[in-house]
Amino acid sequence: MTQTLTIRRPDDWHLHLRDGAMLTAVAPETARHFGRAIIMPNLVPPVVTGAQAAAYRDRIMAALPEGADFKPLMTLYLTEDTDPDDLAAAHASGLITAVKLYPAGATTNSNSGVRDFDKVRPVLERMAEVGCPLCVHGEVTAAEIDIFDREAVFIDTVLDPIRRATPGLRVVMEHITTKQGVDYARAGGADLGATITTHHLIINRNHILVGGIKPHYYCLPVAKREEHRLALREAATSGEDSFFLGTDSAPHTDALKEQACGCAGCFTATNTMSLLAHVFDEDGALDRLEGFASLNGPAFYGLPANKATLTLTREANPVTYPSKIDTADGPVTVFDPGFPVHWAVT
Ligand SMILES: NC(=O)N[C@@H](CC(=O)O)C(=O)O
Ligand SMILES: [Zn+2]
Ligand SMILES: [Zn+2]
Repeated sequence: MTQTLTIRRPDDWHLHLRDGAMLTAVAPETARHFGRAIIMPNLVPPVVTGAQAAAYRDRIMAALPEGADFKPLMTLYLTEDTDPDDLAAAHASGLITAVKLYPAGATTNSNSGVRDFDKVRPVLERMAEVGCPLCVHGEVTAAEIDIFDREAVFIDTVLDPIRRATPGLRVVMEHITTKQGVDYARAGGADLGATITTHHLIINRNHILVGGIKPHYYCLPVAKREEHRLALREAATSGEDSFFLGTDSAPHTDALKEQACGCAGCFTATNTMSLLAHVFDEDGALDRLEGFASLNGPAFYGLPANKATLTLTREANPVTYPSKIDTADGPVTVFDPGFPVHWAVT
């Protein structure tokens, strides 16, 4: 018996589209299935002003296939020099949907990020006032903190103090990877949301390291122990409105991933919806996939759900998708879950 599932067209609340040749190659991958995406601003140089966000949005629109049903939701990269007036104007005009906080040095292209959180306090207060959400890469960067503990330490020492000091600030904990992240998001009330990636629902840290090092499973925050993956699965499939999809699809060329010091990022734009249907099916939660991928995110951001729909079908044979996407800069490997997937987007 063929099983089908029709949901509202999903959105991706955390996406890297890059620029130039990479943007041209990956934008269609997301636009095929997703209605909107929160576009990460960690270009080189980063998108820090309203004018830069407008120019980047135009480059994204130009990279979309003719007739694509896709809207990029732009963000600004928060720096210690961010101008609160420029930010407020960009938000009021609808140009930007959120602002992104990277602790300096936490991840790919985060050198312009925040070192001294006190310096951005006035900007955060302004954001709370105007209702502009803050998306947070939640990892401390101190060398003495173990990389597997960086998210949990960030929650206690940075995120919780920021939220207490800035009442009314709406915060999205981006790509949570730990049980502590799940628990904190769950307890946070209506002003706190959390995105969960596709790959963190599928891999734990063993997948990166057992049997040889797998550069295409390396991302930040790095995948944690199995108990954490299970906590993320439970949260994503719970139907609770705090949790929504942010793929963190983060393309790097194979040359940059497969080297002695490889880049962090998993590229999942191409097969995310098939993988999510597999995960939700496995957990007996297919009826909650729509909430996670299509409803909870818009509700948090105060936007309507998409009107269009997406239909998934469980096929007898495993679905196929390209193992790599070609770009003018070189191939980009598509995330391989390591098991056959039978859910196809039809
Ligand atoms: N997730 C990643 O491993 N990499 C992202 C940056 C980020 O989201 O932290 C990237 O831009 O490549
Ligand atoms: Zn990040
Ligand atoms: Zn990211």
